[in-house]
Amino acid sequence: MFNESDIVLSAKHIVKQFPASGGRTLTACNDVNLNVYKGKTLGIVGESGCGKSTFVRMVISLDKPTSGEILYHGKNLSNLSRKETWLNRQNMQMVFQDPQASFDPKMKIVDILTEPLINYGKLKRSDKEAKARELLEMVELPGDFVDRYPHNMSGGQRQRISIARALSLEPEILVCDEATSALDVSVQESVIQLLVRLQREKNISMLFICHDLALIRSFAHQIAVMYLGNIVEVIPGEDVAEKSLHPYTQALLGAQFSIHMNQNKKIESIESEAPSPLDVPHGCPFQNRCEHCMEKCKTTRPVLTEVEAGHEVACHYVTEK
Ligand SMILES: Nc1ncnc2c1ncn2[C@@H]1O[C@H](COP(=O)(O)OP(=O)(O)OP(=O)(O)O)[C@@H](O)[C@H]1O
Repeated sequence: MFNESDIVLSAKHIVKQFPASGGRTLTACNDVNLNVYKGKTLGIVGESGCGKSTFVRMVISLDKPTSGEILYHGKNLSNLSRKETWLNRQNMQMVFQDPQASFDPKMKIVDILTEPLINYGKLKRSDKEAKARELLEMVELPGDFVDRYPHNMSGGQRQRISIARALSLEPEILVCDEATSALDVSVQESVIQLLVRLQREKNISMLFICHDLALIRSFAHQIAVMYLGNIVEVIPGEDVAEKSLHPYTQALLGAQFSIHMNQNKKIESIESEAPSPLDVPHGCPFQNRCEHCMEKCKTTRPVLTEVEAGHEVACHYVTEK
């Protein structure tokens, strides 16, 4: 399903550490290996604090890994000069959770939408309004919105503006960090439908960061499940419900079925709290919350192992049973 030749971006052995109080070190990403494929969506899912945003910040060159490489078409992003990083940002655009916070409230939509094109010298000022109308149409908003201000729009409409602005530069990768998390469920669905349509039309690769596995599995081609900085399972989105194997993925699914689907499925929940990221145990990071924990899990960190094409899992219980 995923061909090596279609890899657009590749994270190789990414480690990101931050200094913490008392001379300690917090490892936010611990040997992350992931590929983003042409025209496909990679969803990264996990609880708050698992390292999703830290990973994304490195992908869009806002931060550098402590070790490891992020390769965009084979080029290590850490080796780019400032100018090259700025130029490369056109290829990787981002949609944030709260567009209100990233829009200047005094700017009209026409200027918000066309600012990136103007900054990169790709649009004449005299063509701004026509371009803004075209971008509004692309995200199914009326052309008259060019004269509005962001505060005169709904959350869903603002998020469409954010998407239009991000896509104005025709990026190859669109990174969405909790981009629909603040929206009502029905608005969330319509924004996802829009993203899926635009992805198909423009063959965009998407990196979609989200804490909601039930949502992300409905459209992501590949899902990476992250726990305390570690990727514990990578699985095709369509297979998550039936084939996921890691006890953490299953616990996330169980918890979300109970909220979203209200089905008579067995509800699995995670009993205890995640350990502090400053105090991740040796061995498997999930051990204290796992009902299948064995002796080996307390001493040896499981590595991602392929169990089927496109499906990898890091769990001793799964790979040794
Ligand atoms: N600049 C920083 N300095 C120190 N620690 C940091 C820094 N940035 C992130 N962290 C820590 O790294 C860990 C991962 O944080 P991150 O924001 O990547 O998680 P997340 O999965 O995106 O969570 P959320 O969904 O809440 O944003 C957390 O423990 C966080 O406190």
